[in-house]
Amino acid sequence: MAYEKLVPPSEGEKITVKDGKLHVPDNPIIPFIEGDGTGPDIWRAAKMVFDAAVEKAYNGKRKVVWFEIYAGEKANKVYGREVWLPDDTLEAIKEHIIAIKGPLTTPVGGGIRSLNVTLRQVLDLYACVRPVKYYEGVPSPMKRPQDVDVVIFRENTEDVYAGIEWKMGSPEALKMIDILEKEFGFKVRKDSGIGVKPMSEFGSKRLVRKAIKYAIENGRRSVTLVHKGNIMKFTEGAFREWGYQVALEEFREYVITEEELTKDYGGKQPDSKIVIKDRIADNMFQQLITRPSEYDVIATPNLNGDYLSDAAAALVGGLGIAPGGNISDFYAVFEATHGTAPKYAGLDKVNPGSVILSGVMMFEYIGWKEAAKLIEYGMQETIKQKYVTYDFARQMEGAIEVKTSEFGGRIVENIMKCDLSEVLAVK
Ligand SMILES: NC(=O)C1=CN([C@@H]2O[C@H](COP(=O)(O)OP(=O)(O)OC[C@H]3O[C@@H](n4cnc5c(N)ncnc54)[C@H](OP(=O)(O)O)[C@@H]3O)[C@@H](O)[C@H]2O)C=CC1
Ligand SMILES: O=C(O)CCC(=O)C(=O)O
Ligand SMILES: [Mg+2]
Repeated sequence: MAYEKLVPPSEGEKITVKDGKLHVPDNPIIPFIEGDGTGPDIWRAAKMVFDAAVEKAYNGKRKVVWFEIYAGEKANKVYGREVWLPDDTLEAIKEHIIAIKGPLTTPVGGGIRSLNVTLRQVLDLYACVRPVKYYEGVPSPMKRPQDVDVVIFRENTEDVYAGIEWKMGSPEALKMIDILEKEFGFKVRKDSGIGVKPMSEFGSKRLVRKAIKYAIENGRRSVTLVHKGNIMKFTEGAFREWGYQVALEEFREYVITEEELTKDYGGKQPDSKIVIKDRIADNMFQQLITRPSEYDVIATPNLNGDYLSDAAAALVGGLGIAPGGNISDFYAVFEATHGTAPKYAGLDKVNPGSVILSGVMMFEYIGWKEAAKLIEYGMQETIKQKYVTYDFARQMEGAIEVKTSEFGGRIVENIMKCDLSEVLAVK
């Protein structure tokens, strides 16, 4: 593929998909987008940690060859004004299968549509997977933060993120209001903006399918369908129904419903079965705080998942330590849950933990489990040493507040001086 501006690295090989499997060479080329705002600061720290972990784990036998690609403000600089998401970038991700990115800015109330959402839609990265768990020593408002261990599967291509909306007073909005009244009998105020919330059986089912498969493969105990189906019956309510259909029609031998658990098993969950349950979204938000140990894998539509993943992260240290991956059947773009945190841009201040842990997800995804383990170890040690960025320092007693780069540097030190076999032996 001839790129317009990108210069692919002269070394390294591409990750490929063959016979339904990912093939990862020892020197994979992995494209990255630095991101806007605090993106460059956190990416610098994260890259340093990734390279150290790979070096320590494989002693030169494996190495990531990083390939910079552009989106957001940096794309404007490289490609010229108003080019936010160049074709080069999409092509490079398609060609290399896996990528990692920093956050990208989206203006509120006008201007360009979200580049993050566009990437997910164009590449059909249909599941946004956001694990939320406790690391020892992390500041938390919870009494027992160690009970929080959920993996949120958020539908990533539909719902109100489809971008079907019209401004108040526009001919399109007025026409829609007219159609709603004349053809369907709904009265909508003329000074309304109009948005559409499409949620399909296909999109909902494939998301729930992925969540249940994950639960089976990772020995998880339950999958909770989170929806607002009491109010939005044919979108959120249908999501719930489709979710149960997938569970019972495709995974019957692995699952029982919550109702069956009570009726047929006297409330005692057999080790071999995953419980499928559902919760209305507002209730879910409070239960995740009051009864976190009852929740494990969560599958939910786009908007609920967006809100829930930030809220869940706040229970175990906040957005500075909240990783994620946008994943399709093979393509995957890993990224933090948080945004560009613009007030801290260029200050070398924010926590790079979310991108670093997104890297852990990425290394696990490509099967480099040793590197993933080392990164988690290095970060856990650094937090235990109370050598942390401002977000943790302001909530921890006796903490040493350090810069983004210093936090990354200490993780590297901890990785480099650890006993590799001891770290890898820990379950
Ligand atoms: N995937 C993506 O690229 C995403 C992009 N965005 C975009 O980012 C921009 C800013 O969005 P905003 O709503 O302010 O949300 P942000 O997630 O950027 O920031 C909200 C707050 O979260 C805390 N925070 C965020 N990142 C970190 C970090 N690395 N370390 C420590 N604390 C952190 C800060 O809290 P405090 O003020 O308490 O220090 C910050 O003010 C918008 O343009 C939005 O569209 C938003 C979400 C995801
Ligand atoms: O795209 C954006 O600007 C925000 C996206 C977001 O909040 C998310 O993915 O969690
Ligand atoms: Mg969000």
